[in-house]
Amino acid sequence: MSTPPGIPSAIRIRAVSKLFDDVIALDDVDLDVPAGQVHGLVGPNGAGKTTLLGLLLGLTAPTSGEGQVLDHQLGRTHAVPAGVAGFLDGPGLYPTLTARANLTSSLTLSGAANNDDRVDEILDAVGLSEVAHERVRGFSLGMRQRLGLAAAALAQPRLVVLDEPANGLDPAGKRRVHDLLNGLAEEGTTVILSSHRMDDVEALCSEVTILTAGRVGFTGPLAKLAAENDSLDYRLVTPDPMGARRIASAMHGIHLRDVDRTPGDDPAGDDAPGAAESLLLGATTTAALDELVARLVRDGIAVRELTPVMSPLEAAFLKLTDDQEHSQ
Ligand SMILES: Nc1ncnc2c1ncn2[C@@H]1O[C@H](COP(=O)(O)OP(=O)(O)OP(=O)(O)O)[C@@H](O)[C@H]1O
Repeated sequence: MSTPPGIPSAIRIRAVSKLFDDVIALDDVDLDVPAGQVHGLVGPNGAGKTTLLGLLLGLTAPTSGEGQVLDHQLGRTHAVPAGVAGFLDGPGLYPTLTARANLTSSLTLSGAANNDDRVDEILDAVGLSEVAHERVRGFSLGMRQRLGLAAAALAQPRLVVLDEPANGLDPAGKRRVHDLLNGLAEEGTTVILSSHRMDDVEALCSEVTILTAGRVGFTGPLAKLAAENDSLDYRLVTPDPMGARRIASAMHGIHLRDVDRTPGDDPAGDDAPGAAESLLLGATTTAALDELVARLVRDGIAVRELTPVMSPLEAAFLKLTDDQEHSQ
C-alpha cells in the first residue's frame, strides 16, 4: 500500500534485497509506511523481519535496492539515524544503573537536556515509577522491555522500530505498552513493530506486512486482509443446531464444516432443553454471514455466540506460509 497523497512518508523502500553469503534474507522488498502509522511486521521464523528492522535502524546495509527512512537513505550508519529510536533483541540498558539513571543517561547521550518531569512522566506511563530508583540488573524481562520502550519514547523519535515489544509482559504491562505506542502514534510518531503475537498486531496496527522467506506476501490495511480472505471459519453457538444447519446448508457463501458440542455448555446432559451446541462454518463474505444471522433470527433460532475461529491475520499468515512451503 503506498503512502496516500498529502501524508509524508516515513519509510519508502524499493526492491531491497539482503544476502548473507548465499542466504537470501530479504528478496526484492517494497515497503511504504506513512508518517504516524503503527505498522506490523509478521512472518514465520527466518522470514527476514529482524533483517528488515536492522536496515531501518542503520545496523546493516541492503545488498541491492534503495530506500528512504525519514530523511536518510537506507545504509549502514555509525549510530541509529536521527529521529529513529528502537531496539532489536531486547533493549540495551545499563544493568548497574537505576531505571531513572538509565533514562537520564540516554537523554544525555542523545544530546538532549535533562528533563526530570518528562522522565517521571514516561516512567509512570510504563508503570515503573515505584522501581525508578532500583538497579536494572534485578529487573524482570517485562520490566526491561518497558524501560527500553520508555528510553525509546523519551528521545521523542519520529520513527520507533521495535522487535517483539510485548515480549515477557503481563497483561497490565502489555496494556501500558499499547497505550504508550498508541499515544506516540497520536502525536505523529510512526511505529513499526515485528511480532509473532497476532493479537498484539491486530490490537495495535492499522496496516501490516507479511513476510515469507524474505518476500512480501501481503502489505496493506488489516481490513483489506479480511476482505481478501476466500473464506473464514466461524463458530456459531445455538440451542437449535439442526435448525441452524438446515438454514446454513441452503445458503450461498456459507459452508458447513462440522458440528461439535461445546464442552461445559450442557451440564444437564444431551437431552436438556436449550442445551447449546456449536456449529463450525465457513463464510466467504461478511455479507453472507450477516444474511445467515438475519435468517436464523427470522426463524426464531437463537444465536448465542458467533465468533471467528481464527482472525483474518492468522488465516492469511497460515495461508501464505502454506503456499510458500508447497512452492518449495
Ligand atoms: N548475520 C547473519 N548472518 C547470516 N545469516 C543471517 C544473519 N542474519 C540473518 N540471517 C539469516 O537470514 C534469514 C532471515 O533472518 P531474520 O533473523 O531476519 O528472520 P526473522 O523473520 O527475524 O526470524 P525470527 O522470527 O526467527 O526472529 C534467516 O535465514 C537467517 O538465518
